[in-house]
Parts: sequence; structure tokens; C-alpha cells
Amino acid sequence: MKLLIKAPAKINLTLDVLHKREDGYHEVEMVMTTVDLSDRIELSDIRENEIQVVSQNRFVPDDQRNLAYQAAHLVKNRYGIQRGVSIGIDKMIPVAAGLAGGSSDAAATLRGLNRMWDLGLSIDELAELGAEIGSDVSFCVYGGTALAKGRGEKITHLPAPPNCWVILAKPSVGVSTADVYRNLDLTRIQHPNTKGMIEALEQSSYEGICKYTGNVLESVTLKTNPEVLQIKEQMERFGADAVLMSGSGPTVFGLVQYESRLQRIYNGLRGFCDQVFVVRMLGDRFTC
Ligand SMILES: C[C@@](CO)(OP(=O)(O)O)[C@H](O)COP(=O)(O)OP(=O)(O)OC[C@H]1O[C@@H](n2ccc(N)nc2=O)[C@H](O)[C@@H]1O
Ligand SMILES: Nc1ncnc2c1ncn2[C@@H]1O[C@H](COP(=O)(O)OP(=O)(O)O)[C@@H](O)[C@H]1O
Repeated sequence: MKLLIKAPAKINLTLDVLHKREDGYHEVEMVMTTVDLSDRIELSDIRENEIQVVSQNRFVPDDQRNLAYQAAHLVKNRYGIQRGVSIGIDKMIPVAAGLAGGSSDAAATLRGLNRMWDLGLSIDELAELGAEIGSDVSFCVYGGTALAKGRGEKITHLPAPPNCWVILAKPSVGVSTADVYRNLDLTRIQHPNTKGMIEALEQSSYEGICKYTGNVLESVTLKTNPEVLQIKEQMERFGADAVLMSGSGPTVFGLVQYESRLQRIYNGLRGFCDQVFVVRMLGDRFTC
């Protein structure tokens, strides 16, 4: 049997950090939404009772460090599955970019194995398993648009944003999520208005969504990586309606309502940023 599953990237419309917890993680409040830049995960039955990961991308680990491997390993152990699987990862989402590519691969693997191995798990049960792999995996199991609390695993679904374009620009610098959280100065945070963002989504107000975007992790990543700030400034100058870094970075996204502006922003960015994508937000969430 072979299964092909889509693993979409996410962006953070808001990202707030409330405090540092005793377990070392940070208590967060984030509004996240999936966009149609997706990895393709191919699950295939194999004869050997083992997990294999195959990817052409040299930044994607092919062993137990891979989050998709960890998802298969968790399911195999938890449910005593005596079958093997090959996980092919066709990587479209830039790696270590603040777009949750690895988390989404893990989430897609959970959804896929649930079908392939007839586990009969609900989407909520899959999201609970996802939380054991990483903070962003639960959200990626559902996709769509949601408020994520706790360390990211407590999910409340929200209405999809109104239709618009999203330009993603990924500078070549690498960013470690753990380092960004570690270097965050909690005494100097400018908290985004999460409530305002939720209301804007509920009212389907594009202007409100643009107004309430905010990410406290920018204070760390923009300071250590001036090229990220430069990309933000370029996107603003070329006329994006809202510009923000996604997650811990370094990817910057711009929201654009009118197609006429899109080409100008895209061309302006291509000059000094290798990876630029124009995508749509994905309205629907996964149900199984
Ligand atoms: C910042 C965010 C925003 O969506 O995304 P990315 O930039 O990674 O895409 C997430 O909070 C990242 O989630 P994820 O990448 O799954 O994090 P994990 O693997 O669970 O944790 C990586 C490290 O980040 C730190 N961490 C993560 C989540 C959290 N709420 N508090 C933390 O302090 C911890 O040091 C942890 O060891
Ligand atoms: N399936 C995967 N795809 C990409 N990276 C992975 C995967 N599994 C593990 N990783 C590791 O996780 C790290 C974070 O990758 P990724 O999920 O792409 O970034 P982010 O958390 O910033 O959104 C990478 O450095 C990579 O080594």
C-alpha cells in the first residue's frame, strides 16, 4: 500500500510569550494558520519491520532525528504495530525557517499511518500524540486556523482569514528555535493584541487581521540577523498590507489583498532573497 499526504506550512499571525515555565518551555499564545506551501509525504509498506526515511533534501535527517520518523516510532510503540514503513519526504518547505515543516511532516505521518495501519484514532487523539513529538505538531495535525496555548499544544479552532495572498521570503540565515526562546528578554516584551486578532478573524476583517499581527520573537531574531529586518523593510516599502516574521524566523511573510501589488513586491524581493513564494492561506482544517 502507498499513501500520499500533504503537509502544509504554517505562519504565526500572532505570537506572544506569557512567561517561562518550570519545565523550561515558554507559555505562549499564538494565532496560526496553514498556507498552501506543502511537503509531500509518501508512506509505503515495506517488508522489514522498521522505519525508513527517504529525502533528497540534504538538510533533512534520515534517521531518528527526523520528526516524521519520531511520529512513526511513537505510533508503532504505543500500538504494538509489527509492520514497517518507508516515509518519503518531498521537501518544498524551507528547513529551519519558522514554518513548521518538520512538525507538519510528523503530523502528516500521524494522519497517514492512522489510515494505513487502521488505528481508528480520532483527529483529537492524533493531536495528543503529536504533542509528544513537538510543540507545533498538534496544530499541524489539524491545520486550518487556531489559537495555540500552553507550549503550543492547546488548540482552539478559529475561523479562516478572508482570502488574501501571502508572500513568504526566506533569507539564507539559519535560526535555532531553542536559542531564540533562550535569548528572549521577558521584561521588555511588547505583547501583541491576541484578542484583537481573534475578533478580527471572527468578523472576517482583513484590515483587523493586518492591524493585529505581532510576534514577540522578532525582538530576538531581528537583532541578531539584520537581513531579516532588511527583508521586512523591503516588503513594507513595496506595499504589503502587513509584514511579520513567522515563528522564530527567519522567514518573513507579507499579506497582500490585491494581485496588482503582488508582482511588484515579488520582483523587489527576488533581488536579494533566494527563496520567495507566493501562496494562499488554506481555509480548511483536516478532519482525519
Ligand atoms: C516558535 C514556534 C512558533 O510556532 O515555531 P517555529 O519557529 O519553530 O516554527 C514554536 O513555538 C516552536 O515549536 P517547535 O519547533 O515544535 O518547538 P519544540 O521542538 O517543542 O521545542 C524546541 C525548543 O524551543 C523552546 N520552546 C519551544 C516551545 C515553547 N512553547 N517554549 C520553548 O521554550 C524549547 O527550548 C525547546 O527545546
Ligand atoms: N521532516 C523534517 N523536515 C525538516 N527538518 C526536520 C525534519 N525532521 C527533523 N528536522 C530537523 O528539525 C529542525 C527544524 O526544522 P523545521 O521544522 O523545518 O523548522 P522550524 O521549527 O523552524 O519551523 C531542522 O534543523 C532539522 O534538522
